[in-house]
Amino acid sequence: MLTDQGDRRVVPAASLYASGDTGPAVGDWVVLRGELAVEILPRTTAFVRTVAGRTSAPQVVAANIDVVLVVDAMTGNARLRRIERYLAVAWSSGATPVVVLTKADLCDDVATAVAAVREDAVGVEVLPVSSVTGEGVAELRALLGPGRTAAMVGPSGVGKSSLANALAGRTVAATRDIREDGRGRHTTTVRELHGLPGGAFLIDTPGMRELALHDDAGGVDTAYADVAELAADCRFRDCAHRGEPGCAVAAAIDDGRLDPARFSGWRKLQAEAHRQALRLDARARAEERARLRSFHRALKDQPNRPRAGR
Ligand SMILES: Nc1nc2c(ncn2[C@@H]2O[C@H](COP(=O)(O)OP(=O)(O)OP(=O)(O)O)[C@@H](O)[C@H]2O)c(=O)[nH]1
Ligand SMILES: [Zn+2]
Repeated sequence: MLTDQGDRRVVPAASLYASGDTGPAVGDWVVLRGELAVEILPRTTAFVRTVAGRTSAPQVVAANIDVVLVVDAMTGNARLRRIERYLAVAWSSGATPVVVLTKADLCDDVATAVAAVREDAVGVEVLPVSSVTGEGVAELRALLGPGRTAAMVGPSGVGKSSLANALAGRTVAATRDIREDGRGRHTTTVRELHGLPGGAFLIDTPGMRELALHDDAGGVDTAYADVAELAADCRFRDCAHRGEPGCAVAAAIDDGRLDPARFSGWRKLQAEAHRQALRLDARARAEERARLRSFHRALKDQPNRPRAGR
């Protein structure tokens, strides 16, 4: 936990798990009494995993995130559909997404790559960066601003760890190169919240990284507002847009108002969200148990007197 007096190890009070709450998440601000976190302050935003077919409270993966960095690499083709999906997830959390295109040093035509994404991600800031040359890193830090909290989402290997290190100006995350250096894959990274030069915070948790999607239809509809709007005009409320009579989506595809690729992106997103939610739920519960175990172990090892922090 970060406090005004440096890092502390604390334990969440049992009351934080009362009445179906899932307890503190990374990014939460809490009130401390001794080494006990006794209260979670109201969240401004939350990344939530809701689980289809279960009545349990949604799992909060990370809280109080202002900016979601949707990270993708500039190597290879622009993966617009994938970026759209991450944008949908970001919007649904209540945070503002920013697309960060990494590995600019490996791209021959940065301007064109950025333009392609800008055209697709309307209204979203798109920033090229290179963690190798440092290009764009200062701009990104400035964009985050003091006191604001950012988190990264994006597929494996696009350079999130490298970006975290570049933003922090020190090694805070093990990059793929280091991890594959014979030290094993799961040796590092206990810390999940980093203070950046300039006063911003960066949240980097496995939970966020793996959070490709969740079953938040609202978020899907924000990124695919055009498709959602069409779907609302279908004759049948539960239209699956698979050839039903009076399907407004099919009509729009037929007369060229809707790009079939966008439609299939939207459909894939919904299917994938459902699948992902089921898969992540099991893992999230295992992670939470491991986290609690290490909290208690840490307390035994290192008793101290914290006051407030996150
Ligand atoms: N040339 C170049 N290579 C980069 C850059 N950023 C990352 N890389 C390389 O890309 C590979 C993956 O980088 P990571 O930072 O480990 O990627 P990641 O997204 O954290 O990957 P996961 O931890 O698997 O999710 C490493 O070999 C990095 O050295 C960059 O800006 N330029
Ligand atoms: Zn329809």
